[in-house]
Amino acid sequence: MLELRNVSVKLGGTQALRQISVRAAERRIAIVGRNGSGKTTLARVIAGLQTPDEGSAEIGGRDMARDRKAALRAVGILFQNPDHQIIFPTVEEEIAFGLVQLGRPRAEAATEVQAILARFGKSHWASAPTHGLSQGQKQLVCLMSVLAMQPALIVLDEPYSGLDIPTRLQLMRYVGEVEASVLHITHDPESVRHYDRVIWIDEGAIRADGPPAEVLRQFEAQMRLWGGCDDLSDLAG
Ligand SMILES: Nc1ncnc2c1ncn2[C@@H]1O[C@H](COP(=O)(O)OP(=O)(O)OP(=O)(O)O)[C@@H](O)[C@H]1O
Repeated sequence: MLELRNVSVKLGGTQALRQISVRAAERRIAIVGRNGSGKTTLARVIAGLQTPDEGSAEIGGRDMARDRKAALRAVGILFQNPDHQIIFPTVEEEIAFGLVQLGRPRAEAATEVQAILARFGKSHWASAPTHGLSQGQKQLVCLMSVLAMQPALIVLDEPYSGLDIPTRLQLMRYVGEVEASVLHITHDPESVRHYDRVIWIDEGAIRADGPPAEVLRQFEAQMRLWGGCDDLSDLAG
């Protein structure tokens, strides 16, 4: 159960989030919104990476900003650019890192790394240098790192946008099969039409929240309206 209570965040001079409240237990939730509307900030709050100025983000009753250990266990996050996420020179070290942070002894972590690599048919990647992988391969390493930690919630912040179609479809299929709940930030309504719930964030606040058919219809109509204008002065930031 994800519970956001009146979350507000100011970044520099920008009010990135305004009084966001969400109670969610659905397995597939999408977040849509324009560039600069606050989606990534919201993802960071949910993962405990950004402390709200006001309000709180809880998962299973644990405060994600105050309880870092619980946040690590509860939420895995995949960003758009895997280069912002990968820090270790080899694939096995990268995947093992999160497990060791969770307190697994190194030998146990190594066994779990082998298991997740085998599950994706990538055992031969174990000692591969991460810098030598393509974007799609790096994104798969990030996904395996997240899945190895078995979080209750996986937050996807546009992780597929730089990938070719087969790689995107493969990663989407992997994510579609996971048991964890998924909160997916996207600019692509098609990819989330089958989800349980869609939340539209606009200028840091919830503009609409409900079934995909209804929310996406409103969202797409508004996007087309704005897209028909030449004026970008309303673009947040
Ligand atoms: N570190 C920062 N310092 C100051 N302002 C920031 C910072 N990070 C984000 N912002 C501002 O906060 C607002 C929300 O940004 P955020 O990245 O959450 O939007 P987003 O919806 O994820 O955008 P996009 O779809 O372009 O990725 C924007 O106006 C942005 O300029």
